[in-house]
Amino acid sequence: MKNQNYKPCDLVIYGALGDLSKRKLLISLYRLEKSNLLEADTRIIGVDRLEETSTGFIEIAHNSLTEHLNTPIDEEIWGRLSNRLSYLKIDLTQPEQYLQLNAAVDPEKRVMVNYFAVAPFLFKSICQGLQSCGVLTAESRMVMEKPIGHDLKSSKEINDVVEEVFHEDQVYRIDHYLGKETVLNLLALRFANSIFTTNWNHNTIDHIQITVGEDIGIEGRWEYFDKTGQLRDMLQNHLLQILTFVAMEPPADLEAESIHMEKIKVLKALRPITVRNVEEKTVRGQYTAGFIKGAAVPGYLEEEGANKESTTESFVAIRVDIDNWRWAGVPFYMRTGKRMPNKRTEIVVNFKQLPHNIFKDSFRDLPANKLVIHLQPNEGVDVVMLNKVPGIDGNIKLQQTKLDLSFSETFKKNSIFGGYEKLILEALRGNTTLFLSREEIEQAWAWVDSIQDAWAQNHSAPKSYPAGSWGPIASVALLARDGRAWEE
Ligand SMILES: NC(=O)C1=CN([C@@H]2O[C@H](COP(=O)(O)OP(=O)(O)OC[C@H]3O[C@@H](n4cnc5c(N)ncnc54)[C@H](OP(=O)(O)O)[C@@H]3O)[C@@H](O)[C@H]2O)C=CC1
Ligand SMILES: O=C1O[C@H](COP(=O)(O)O)[C@@H](O)[C@H](O)[C@H]1O
Repeated sequence: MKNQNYKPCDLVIYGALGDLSKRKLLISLYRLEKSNLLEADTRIIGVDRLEETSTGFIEIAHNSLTEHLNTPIDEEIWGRLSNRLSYLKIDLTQPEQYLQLNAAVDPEKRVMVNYFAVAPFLFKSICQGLQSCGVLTAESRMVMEKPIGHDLKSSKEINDVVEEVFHEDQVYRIDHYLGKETVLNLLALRFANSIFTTNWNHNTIDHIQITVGEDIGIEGRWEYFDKTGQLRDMLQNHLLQILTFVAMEPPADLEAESIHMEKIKVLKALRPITVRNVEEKTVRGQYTAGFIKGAAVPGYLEEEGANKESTTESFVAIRVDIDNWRWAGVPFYMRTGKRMPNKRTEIVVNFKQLPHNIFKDSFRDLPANKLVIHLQPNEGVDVVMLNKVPGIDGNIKLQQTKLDLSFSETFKKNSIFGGYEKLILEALRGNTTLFLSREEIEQAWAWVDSIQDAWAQNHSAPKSYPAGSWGPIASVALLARDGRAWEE
């Protein structure tokens, strides 16, 4: 049954012929259609400047699905999706061209969900164009993509522009990691299981690791990536978001405001990294040529379009301290990089060692328990614990074992979703819980800017690592200095 406040939606994608739209949004809409999750009356309107007609757009959308969907297109599903699609050719810098929207949408009866899939320099023109043609109402929504800005200053500028037209509760800032199944499961794991809620603090936890490794390089995105680097591209958003979910206090409920408030408190408590401690707390890396799954791949400086002098980092590892009661003395180690041996996103919660060992026959030092949360691939949760080896002969012998909860086996289904599907759906349903508030983004930038400034002041050059490895040796040393090691 539809919610009382339900209103049909017009999803308008600005930049509908661009890379994001073709590689992610259209694919996600297809998967939502396949799962019968789009309301029958939802319409999708593509806006861009080159294609002329709806028929042309529909053909481009079909070609994109053929290219990027990793299963054959089901023509019945495509038929349903394509019936929703239409297209407007609008040069987004030309205010008078927005008038075309008046005939295409119906803001009194339908909610307009405006997805800005374009570079931020166009945001101002779009906001003004929409306002001047009179299609916006208090119910209209706007969805924008990360990265929101390049630093705190530019992020504020973008948000200010948007705020002139859209109220904060109409703005949906996307971080697609918040649409991933296992990130959401963190809420369930932490706040629905007493064994974790009572043990989730400095009394029992020694340290936490967050790894987001990608085996891909920069995939022809030199222009964008080299200006950005891994700290801004991945850590400022995805890794810090994961960190807030792991570290936040229990929210009062699942309402957007309650969750945003708790996440902001974590971001505010991050101990600043400055020029005084940046060398000790961070590692920057850049890949050289190497092998991924047996295939030779070029180094960062040999990528297509590369500037051979570039000192942009493709890897970063950081020790983060959170200055609050819960996490006093518990470091969070985060690392993320391109051209790692494989795609692997995981959180490892390392519990403290027991104070006394009565099983010296098995282990001189009893290994501590670990909770390993696999975000991708193979979503699931493992608990690493000690068990007695079965047998009646001799002394008790212990062995490290794993309680293994694989989502695909437990729930007998593989998620076909990558993150965008859930977020598009939530935007269509008007639920902002999984989107980022302005304050969160600005807190994250303030913390990251300090690191970026410290690197700049130190002229810190990235350390090289061969493609197919887990980053520079210095990343191992970052933990070794504290008597710890990365989970391999
Ligand atoms: N691509 C991705 O995977 C991701 C992208 N993002 C973000 O999403 C946004 C879009 O990125 P992406 O899709 O890669 O960018 P693209 O440049 O590929 O797409 C933007 C689209 O907007 C069109 N456009 C540009 N100017 C105008 C104009 N004046 N009037 C009408 N249309 C115009 C472009 O047309 P033309 O080609 O003619 O210029 C293009 O089709 C960016 O902010 C990016 O940072 C975020 C996460 C992932
Ligand atoms: O936002 C980004 O994320 C992708 C990684 O996303 P995933 O869902 O495949 O883990 C990254 O490759 C890209 O550089 C970055 O902009």
